[in-house]
Amino acid sequence: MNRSILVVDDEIRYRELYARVLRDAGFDVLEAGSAADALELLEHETLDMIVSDVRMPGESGLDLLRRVRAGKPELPFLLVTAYADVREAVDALKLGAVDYLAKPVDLDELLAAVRDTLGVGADADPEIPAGSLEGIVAASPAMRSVLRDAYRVAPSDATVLLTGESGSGKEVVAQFIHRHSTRRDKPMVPVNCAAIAPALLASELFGHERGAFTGAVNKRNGYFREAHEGTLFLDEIGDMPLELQPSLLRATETGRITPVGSDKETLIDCRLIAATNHDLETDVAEGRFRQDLYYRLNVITIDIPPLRERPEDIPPLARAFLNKDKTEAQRLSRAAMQALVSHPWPGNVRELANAMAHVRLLSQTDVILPEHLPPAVRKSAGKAAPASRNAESQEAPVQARTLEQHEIEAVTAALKQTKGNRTHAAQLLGITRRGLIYKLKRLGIE
Ligand SMILES: Nc1ncnc2c1ncn2[C@@H]1O[C@H](COP(=O)(O)OP(=O)(O)OP(=O)(O)O)[C@@H](O)[C@H]1O
Repeated sequence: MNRSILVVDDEIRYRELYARVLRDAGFDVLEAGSAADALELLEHETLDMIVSDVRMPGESGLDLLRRVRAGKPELPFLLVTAYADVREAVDALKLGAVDYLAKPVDLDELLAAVRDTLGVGADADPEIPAGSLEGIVAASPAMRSVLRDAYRVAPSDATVLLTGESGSGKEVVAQFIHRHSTRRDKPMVPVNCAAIAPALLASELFGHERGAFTGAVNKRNGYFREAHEGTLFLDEIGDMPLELQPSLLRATETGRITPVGSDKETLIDCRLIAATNHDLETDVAEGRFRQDLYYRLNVITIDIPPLRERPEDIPPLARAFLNKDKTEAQRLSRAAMQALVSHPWPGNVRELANAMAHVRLLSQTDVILPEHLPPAVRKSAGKAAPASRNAESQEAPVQARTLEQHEIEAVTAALKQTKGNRTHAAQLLGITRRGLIYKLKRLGIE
């Protein structure tokens, strides 16, 4: 007989997400939106385990745990605690929770915790259906795991935060999520928060009334409403001005926005995916990003590793970029491929795409040799290949130093090639100018 699990969370999109992941793994799942509903279900149903959020209106998850313990001392209880609140976690364990998960919830971890508790073995991981990758290269275990997570969260309406360096594929993953969501027939509207002047961002996002400000000749709907029934992709969310963040928080919490110049709220219906290459936790600590909004966005986070940490993706990506839309394929020699695999790719997949565009333009030969590669990449030839993120290594600090050294060389070569022009060097590396400045600071390059 299947084991049955009760999932308790007042927020339906997260409750449904956890429930679906557990159902897909073969469990029977019941759902409750409050502690009171959970207690009522408990009276009639035979359960093997409870998974509950802590913060809920009315009685909290901890109150529920206390009540369950009084009647069913043996029933395993797993709590999802808000934002690594240590005190809550300690209370949970004292009250007899078998374990607690801190947000952001890692769905693999949730499944593993439930399986461990119930002593149930793992089934094979859900496979992404063949043919659904549509041009996305994912040869490395790290990237396959990213896409598995994306595939799992796609059908829910959960807000997803994508983190990763510039050019690592955050927008590609956002599109993948949208394509596998129930909103796939409606638009995904991408908005780069860093590219819009801060003064205009409110009206771009929330829309404005006619005459709301000088120049507002016509009424504008704004991106939230353009993404109606679809997905709104907020790229570079870390660049969202502080004064706009409360309105965004309100939109995500209540599903309502107020267009600029209007005194009426409008209901919105869109799924939100946000992305950042900043460390938002540092931004919160330094007062640039609101903590409440961060917590709100950080419930389900998918981290896309930099390309240098998944070298298995480099050869198939390089081949795909080199031969896109070509009838006669060009081949990469072993030495050229080795140089590509050894390069640290500070601009990630975008930099690799640019490098292969350079090769396509400048070489007509059938076989690409290292000398056909851009100078910054050529310099990497003969260097040790970086290890993949999961590789076991006792020499991690040495590896890290080598990688940094590689990065310094690539950035310096790009600057040299562009005679110190940072905008052009950033383009060559496939990163934004701001990203380059950040890298120069981190790597200590003057
Ligand atoms: N796994 C992949 N397979 C194929 N192409 C990819 C993959 N990842 C990224 N790309 C390509 O690399 C380029 C950069 O990807 P993308 O725009 O998704 O990165 P990003 O992380 O959103 O960058 P930024 O932070 O600068 O917005 C795009 O042209 C994209 O199509």
